[in-house]
Amino acid sequence: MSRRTVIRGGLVITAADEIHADVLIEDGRIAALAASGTPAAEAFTAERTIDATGKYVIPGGVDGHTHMEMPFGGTYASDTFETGTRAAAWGGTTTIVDFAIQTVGGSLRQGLDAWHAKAEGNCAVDYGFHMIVSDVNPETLKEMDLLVEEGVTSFKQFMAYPGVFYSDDGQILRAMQRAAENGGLIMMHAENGIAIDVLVEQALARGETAPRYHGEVRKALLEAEATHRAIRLAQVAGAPLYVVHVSATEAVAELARARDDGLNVFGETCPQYLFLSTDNLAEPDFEGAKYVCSTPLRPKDHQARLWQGLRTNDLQVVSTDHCPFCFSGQKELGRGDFSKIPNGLPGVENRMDLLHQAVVEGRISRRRWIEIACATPARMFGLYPKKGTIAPGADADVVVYDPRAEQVISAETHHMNVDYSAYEGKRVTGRVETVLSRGVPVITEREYTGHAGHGVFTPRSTCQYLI
Ligand SMILES: NC(=O)NCCC(=O)O
Ligand SMILES: [Zn+2]
Ligand SMILES: [Zn+2]
Repeated sequence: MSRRTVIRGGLVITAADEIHADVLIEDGRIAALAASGTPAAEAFTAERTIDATGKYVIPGGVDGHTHMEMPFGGTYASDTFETGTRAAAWGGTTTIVDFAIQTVGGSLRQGLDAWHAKAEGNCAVDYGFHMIVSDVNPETLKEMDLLVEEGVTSFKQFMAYPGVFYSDDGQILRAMQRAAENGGLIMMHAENGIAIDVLVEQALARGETAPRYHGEVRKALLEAEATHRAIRLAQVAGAPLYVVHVSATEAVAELARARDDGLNVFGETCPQYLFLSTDNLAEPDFEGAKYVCSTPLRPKDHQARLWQGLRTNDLQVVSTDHCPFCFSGQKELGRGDFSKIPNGLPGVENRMDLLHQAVVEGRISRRRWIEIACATPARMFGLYPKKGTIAPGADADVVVYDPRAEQVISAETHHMNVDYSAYEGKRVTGRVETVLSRGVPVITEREYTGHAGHGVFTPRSTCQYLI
């Protein structure tokens, strides 16, 4: 039976437009938009009406970088697909793309099947998968083609973490060459992990064990060097490249230069690099462990270049790299040895609000907010225009956002399954009020009305963002 909803009187914001319009939703999709108050809008009839007067009506966020239940350093990221996608919904994100993992000696198929099993029937919002390629061999390369055909069209490789996820330059080049043929997008964790491991060993030998040394050994120059190398390898292979979690000024410069040369090179940064810094890593009493992630937080002066990159499109996407570990019992594994602190920060619930705060502070425009958090990640990962916009035919993944509500971010009130907030006490203006996922209300006036199993696996096409 067809079920219609109309959202009336809000300011509809997409990457392209801002328009006071009513939005008609039918059978889970956007059916029509019409300027509010016009006869065309008055003619919309529906079983459910949502009053968005004074509110923004925006596409659901697309978070292209999450790690639910990710194994790391002898433990697992503390959000399951159930808790993590529920928290995503609370934060106005209606699609996540998580990372399935190939283990060394295992196949891509085994890794992908394991991640399907974790997610299926458990998600509150829709999800897709990237594939982490940890073992490049002739079989893996063939499997990459099959995954692209079934909608897993992006592959993450690591220049960091020797002995775990690490690929050497030859393995990276081979995977890139394959991606150039099959249309896949290589996503790169760009840090020189071999050099970093030497610096880790030397720091620990000097007795430098506190969390802040994590930031000191993972040097910006080693992020920039790896970024440069990844760009050149991709250029040789003729493949596009997406560099994940860019944190350093020097790495942005490498991306900017490559883009000026006309290369299909893209960069993602994350809220933690825009809002947090090495000051957090240096917090006393081991509190700095809460902020251990890789690439690491940088000194505050790197933030300006990241914001500039987002304005100039040297950086195209803000994802969260949501990979939460509780302080108690998980981050604590690294007391006395920073290299044993599980890497990752929580944030899937906070991204849309933090970026809206950047709008409030005049750093980016409203349309750029939607572009970097919804439309471009959808295009980058082959989900557009099903996701990432509000237009006839698109999935009705819609957020009614109150741009004037004040909130204080806190672990006391967040919904992520983690015992601290990286943004504890931060005041932001703006708050998610209602969230529809394919037309179904999953958050209704700040009540959770969704359920595990509503979210479905969403196959993706190849990258739609090539120059
Ligand atoms: N970023 C991080 O520290 N943890 C998640 C794994 C990764 O993205 O490298
Ligand atoms: Zn990474
Ligand atoms: Zn990650």
